[in-house]
Amino acid sequence: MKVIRTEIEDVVFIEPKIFGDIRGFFTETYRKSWFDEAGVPSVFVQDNLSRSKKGTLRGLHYQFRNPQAKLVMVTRGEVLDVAVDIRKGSPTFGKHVKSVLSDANKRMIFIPEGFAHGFVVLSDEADFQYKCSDYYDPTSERAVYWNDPEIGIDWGMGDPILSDKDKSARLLKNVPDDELPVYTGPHNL
Ligand SMILES: Cc1cn([C@H]2C[C@H](O)[C@@H](COP(=O)(O)OP(=O)(O)O[C@H]3O[C@H](C)C(=O)[C@H](O)[C@H]3O)O2)c(=O)[nH]c1=O
Repeated sequence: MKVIRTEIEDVVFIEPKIFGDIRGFFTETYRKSWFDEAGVPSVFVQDNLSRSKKGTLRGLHYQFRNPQAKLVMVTRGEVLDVAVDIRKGSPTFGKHVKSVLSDANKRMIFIPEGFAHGFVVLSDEADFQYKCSDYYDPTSERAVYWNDPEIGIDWGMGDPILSDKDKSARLLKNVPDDELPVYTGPHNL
């Protein structure tokens, strides 16, 4: 398994080892020891799967209470995945990491607590599977506007399919201070 650092400390790509043979392939998609050895707590308590059609954009979402770290992968199709650092006090506040995740590249991205997360679907359909380090808490789930000019994400498309919630999401500058996660210093991933 290979860990690839990104321009934001604590956000890393994980490329698992793929064992291909005449039947197909096998790969390990999670080991707690990967994170223990890196000193990053990674007790995941919830697995999610969503299926979306081409042009769907889900995000940018986060939970300000019970923040969720996520280990994300695409098991069918291809997406552009984006994690935005919205941790108050972070040296990379407002910065984002983008990556194409697909069933072809089997790349995973580890997104620590305190990031707004979203993706847009590039293939006809995409199955998006991810682990969360805390339970879904609809009372503290918030959305930041996908096309916030101060975040400046180039999604590669201008008119995505959005939920009503995402259509009416706030700009990051309009999120009240007490609804932003707090930076707790770098992990040593
Ligand atoms: C997230 C979630 C949703 N739900 C229910 C609530 C709604 O009735 C339905 C669809 O929820 P939503 O439209 O919020 O789903 P997404 O737009 O895919 O939300 C996710 O999008 C981005 C990419 C994320 O990283 C988050 O995990 C999450 O916010 O599933 C649950 O029952 N449990 C859950 O954990």
